[in-house]
Amino acid sequence: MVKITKEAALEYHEAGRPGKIEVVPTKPYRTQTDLSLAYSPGVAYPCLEIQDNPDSVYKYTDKGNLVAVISNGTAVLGLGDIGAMSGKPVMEGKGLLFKIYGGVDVFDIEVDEKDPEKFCEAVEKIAPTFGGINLEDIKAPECFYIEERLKKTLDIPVMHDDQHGTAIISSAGLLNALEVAGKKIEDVKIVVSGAGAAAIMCTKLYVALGAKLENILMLDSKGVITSDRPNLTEQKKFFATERRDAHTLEEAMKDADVFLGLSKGNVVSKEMIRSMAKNPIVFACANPIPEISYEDAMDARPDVLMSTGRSDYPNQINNVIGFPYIFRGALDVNASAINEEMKIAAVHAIADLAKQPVPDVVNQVYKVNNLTFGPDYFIPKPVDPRLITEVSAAVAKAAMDSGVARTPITDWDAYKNNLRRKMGQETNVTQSLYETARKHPQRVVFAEGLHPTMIKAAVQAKQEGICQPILLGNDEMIEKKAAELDLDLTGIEIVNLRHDREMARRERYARILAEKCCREGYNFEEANDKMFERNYFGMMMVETGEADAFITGVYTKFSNTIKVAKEVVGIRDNYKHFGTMHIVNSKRGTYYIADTLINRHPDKETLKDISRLTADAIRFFNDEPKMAMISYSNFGVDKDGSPRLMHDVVAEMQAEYPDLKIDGEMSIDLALDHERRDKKYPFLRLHGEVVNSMIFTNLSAANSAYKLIKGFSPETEVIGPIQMGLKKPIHFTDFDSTVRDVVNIVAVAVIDAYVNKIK
Ligand SMILES: NC(=O)C1=CN([C@@H]2O[C@H](COP(=O)(O)OP(=O)(O)OC[C@H]3O[C@@H](n4cnc5c(N)ncnc54)[C@H](OP(=O)(O)O)[C@@H]3O)[C@@H](O)[C@H]2O)C=CC1
Ligand SMILES: CC(=O)C(=O)O
Ligand SMILES: [Mg+2]
Repeated sequence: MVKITKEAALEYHEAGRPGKIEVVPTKPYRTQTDLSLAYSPGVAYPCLEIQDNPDSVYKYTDKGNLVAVISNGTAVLGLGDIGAMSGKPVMEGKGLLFKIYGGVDVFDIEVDEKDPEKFCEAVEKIAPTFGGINLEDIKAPECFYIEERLKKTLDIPVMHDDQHGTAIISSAGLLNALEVAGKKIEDVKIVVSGAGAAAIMCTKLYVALGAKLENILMLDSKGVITSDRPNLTEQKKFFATERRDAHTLEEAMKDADVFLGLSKGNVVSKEMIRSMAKNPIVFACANPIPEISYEDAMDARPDVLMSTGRSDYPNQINNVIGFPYIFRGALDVNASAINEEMKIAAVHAIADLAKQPVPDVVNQVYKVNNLTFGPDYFIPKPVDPRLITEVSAAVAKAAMDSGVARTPITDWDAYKNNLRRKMGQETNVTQSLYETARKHPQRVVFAEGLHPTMIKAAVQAKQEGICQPILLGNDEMIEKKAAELDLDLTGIEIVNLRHDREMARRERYARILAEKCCREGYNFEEANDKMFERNYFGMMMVETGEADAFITGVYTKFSNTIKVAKEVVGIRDNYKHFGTMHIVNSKRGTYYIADTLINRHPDKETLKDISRLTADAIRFFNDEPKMAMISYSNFGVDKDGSPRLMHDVVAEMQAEYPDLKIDGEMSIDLALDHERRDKKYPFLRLHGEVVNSMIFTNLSAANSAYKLIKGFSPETEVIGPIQMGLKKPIHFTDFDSTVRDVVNIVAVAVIDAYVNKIK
């Protein structure tokens, strides 16, 4: 666990630009025209449109994606009434989380006003700016009045997140923890420490989900809330108990099944945890210091199902798992409110997600490889990329079903795809790859069948419906590894190529290879020996049509794979070389870069083959090749070395392919700036064209180019290496490939195999 120190936290907030958020323009602003459109005089037109038709504000402004996080600083985390301005770091933090998890823009607004009436008036006056209002860290009981009034007076979603966000997450956690503990909500005895904004609403939702009022004991700063206490607020009265045998937390905790803490740090002792019933559920959610630390609770007894509000321990119960997606869903249907139906839909969507297999990206962030539903994982992690699609869609649908949606969604697949794209989880290219592969799933051999990345990729590719995986390797070991990783191999074939039962197949493959390569010094015995190697055996499966595509490369060196591929399947007719391309999906656009992996020092003929293969591959992805041949100088300025080489390649390519948009040699900056290129070199075949492909003079340059882009902008998606030029779909990943990278290449291999079949 990372220990967070005061120094580190202050340094984080101060470093670079103070604070955590900034405003970023979304329209061009560099030219005089852009500025006249963005501001006066052009801006007057949308103003007048909105005056005529108020709903068009959603069309011409950011209102529909803009949420106000508003606080008066009276209950900031568990720090209490620290004042509006002191709460600003929390509100900025929510702005950051809204943006990174939900793609929602936020203005944080700190209102220095404790009087509920005046506070509401201030919010009502600024509400036209926003598509939604997230009230935050406002103390009870004022928060209940404030939210109720604003819900009535405003026609946009208003939600006090400490009440409802917390209630949604902790209810999802409770349903799942009860399942793990083998208990029923209607039977469990619940102790709630705290009777403020969060505690009251969480407990109300527990009751709505089936908990019995008579099984609940609630405490505030004065102890157990009993009905004979004077001056109880309306909310506290609802939970006041007649039971007189428990007045203190210590007494209340005895034999309790569930403890929910939304009060203050360190109010629970180890003894109290020990006095609870079997498999106790302890949600110690006070921030930043929980009611009891994770370590102490786990030390008190081993059967505790423990959650805190902190991100540095398992089972974080924090409203961050809800608010970005609840507002996302509400905004996307232009909802007039966030109602009970939408909240319950969010509870179930979150609870269900924790039971699904965890995507690799989540395991990577937490540096584990087997997060599975159980005592240490019954709430999805905040970084889970599926939260946005599952929770937002559930909320949006519930808004529609309950009649508060003003703009219904009709195509849910398109909606979810759009969300993934918006969050940079999937780009157009990846999406269309998967969609195409899914239409024609093929049999793909995973040569390194025992490697965890390959097993996970095979399972994921199978779940995605893009292929029928075949894992090569010792079946017992693969099954053992899959069990360790908690992966389900149903529908995945395992071929143990060294087993006696594969002898006949090895011999058959050996005969075919020996015959094919008889003039290259091969005989049957040698070929038969080779069939004990994954590369030979697996590629022979593809060569004989017993599989459709082959994939390797997470730990096997390319040099060996390349040699075997040339022998077993060979290079395409009319070519002497093959190579690889990477697709780079950046904010600027999609670029195809070659040769990134195979030919270290290509000569003229190799570069011509790479260029032709790249042009073909670009067409394969339904794009038109617009190719720049990259060097460090432009159009004959330098007459030696690599510029000369590229110069000659371009001359011959242009002569042989009069319609191909290819030109060079040119420097990379010129390739990327077509306006400067057109002005300075009007004679180019690429005149007026935005280049989408770059061929480099050698492997170091091409390989560094795509890695440099990825390094500078990690959000850029890189797909590759994509093999071009072998006769059959033999594809490579590389040593650093993630599961996602491998599945991307599987999708390419599947399409490649399909296209090969129908040619
Ligand atoms: N993990 C999460 O997602 C979230 C966590 N929280 C945390 O919950 C806590 C409360 O927040 P919130 O509801 O917004 O604040 P409120 O100010 O509205 O409520 C605080 C409540 O805690 C009670 N309290 C204070 N001291 C004690 C004590 N020693 N024993 C029992 N109860 C006590 C107060 O009692 P009284 O009524 O007598 O004053 C009050 O009812 C904070 O620590 C906050 O960080 C809040 C929201 C989300
Ligand atoms: C998480 C949160 O909202 C709080 O602690 O107040
Ligand atoms: Mg809060």
